[in-house]
Amino acid sequence: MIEAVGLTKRYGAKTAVYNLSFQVRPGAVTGFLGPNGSGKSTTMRMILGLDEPTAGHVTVGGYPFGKLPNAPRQVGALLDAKAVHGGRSARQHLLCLAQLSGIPARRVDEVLGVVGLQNAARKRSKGFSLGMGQRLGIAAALLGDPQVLLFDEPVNGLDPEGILWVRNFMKQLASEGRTVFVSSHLMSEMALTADHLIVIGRGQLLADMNVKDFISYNSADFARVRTPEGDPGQREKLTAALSEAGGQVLPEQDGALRVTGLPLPRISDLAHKADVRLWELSPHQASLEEAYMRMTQGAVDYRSTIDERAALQQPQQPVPGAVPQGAPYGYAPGAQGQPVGFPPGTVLPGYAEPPAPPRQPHAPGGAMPSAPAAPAPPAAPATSAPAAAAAAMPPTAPPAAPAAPPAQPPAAPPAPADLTKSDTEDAR
Ligand SMILES: Nc1ncnc2c1ncn2[C@@H]1O[C@H](COP(=O)(O)OP(=O)(O)OP(=O)(O)O)[C@@H](O)[C@H]1O
Repeated sequence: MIEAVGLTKRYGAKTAVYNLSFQVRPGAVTGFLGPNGSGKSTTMRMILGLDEPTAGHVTVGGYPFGKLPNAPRQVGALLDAKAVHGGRSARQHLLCLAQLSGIPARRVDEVLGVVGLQNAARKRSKGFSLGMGQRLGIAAALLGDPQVLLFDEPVNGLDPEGILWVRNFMKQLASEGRTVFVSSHLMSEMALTADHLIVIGRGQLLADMNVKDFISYNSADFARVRTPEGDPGQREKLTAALSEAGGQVLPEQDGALRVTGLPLPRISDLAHKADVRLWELSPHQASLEEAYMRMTQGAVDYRSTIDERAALQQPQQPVPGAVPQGAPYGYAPGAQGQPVGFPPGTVLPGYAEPPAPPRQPHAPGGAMPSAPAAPAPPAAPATSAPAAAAAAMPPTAPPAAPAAPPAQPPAAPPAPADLTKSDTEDAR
């Protein structure tokens, strides 16, 4: 199990993660969602001991990563599939990682087979496609046969067959009782893969609940109603009748109406009473994507000037339980471990960046000490050099020691001599 408590990370004036508490349980695929820049990678790096929290702490199986006994056999991760020495073959890359972690060489061939790279094992990784690189990263994460697996955007660049494979593979890992924590921007994929979701926005927890609940908490079911084409008067009459009865009515692009707040039989009755003929009256449930868009619309940092979310930003009635406007940064609804979410249509407050407190020194374990003594945190590594190796190798120095930054594996771990004999394209 992964457990974060009050996890906070500041980079100078920038608060990347703020007061994040959650648990990732074994036996399920937990999706980690959030808009660009919301702090997902930073959180994953803190889990892996590659970044030190400014405050709070995170443990894997009860230990901070740096104190995990035999970490490579307990935790595997794919953070950045490109973090591979391009001159090495897939097999050489994995052999290096295996040797550094005391994992027998036969496991390398096993994981190459598992990810379907057995025929490309001796090709230099610089010739790999994006999808092949992802598979290699997944293979590296699996080397130690770990119980806890973290994947940052694992389906990035995969073709449909690869995506299906990753989906089924994640589910299989979870069904074996492992803890699987996976970030993705692909909502349709998450809807099919994840059992549970942790959603963050601007570094803060927005939701911690199963997928089904997430959709029903964050999306309003609606009815689509269509009146005869070529008779706008009918449409207007119906809009007036439904609005008067308390429904919210929005025009759809194809001329239909989207109605919330009224059950289907009532819509039918009201139409009948208003003498309006209906060509369509159908129930709809929002998708995970729409639920996600609704939830995160107030926490998006980067947005096109042509933004399709505008359609979701309809005026909303105040909703009981919604995050109050002007809620302080760090507003965290719900108790830890409990479902957290906002009711359908909640517009999140456009919360401002919290003022950065005076630079705080770090204490071992990530607690915020009161004495300003310790040096500044180590710079965050670029999303892990050999990402998988990052997880496969325990830091050489505990991450809590600020003077010795959490060691990440060297960008190009020294290859054992017997692995560097060939310089041909198909390196042996
Ligand atoms: N080493 C760093 N130094 C300064 N700021 C950083 C550093 N790493 C991350 N940040 C900032 O912290 C915030 C969170 O970044 P992070 O990469 O964790 O987000 P993310 O959710 O993974 O984004 P994406 O989905 O785009 O990958 C961003 O504003 C980012 O610019």
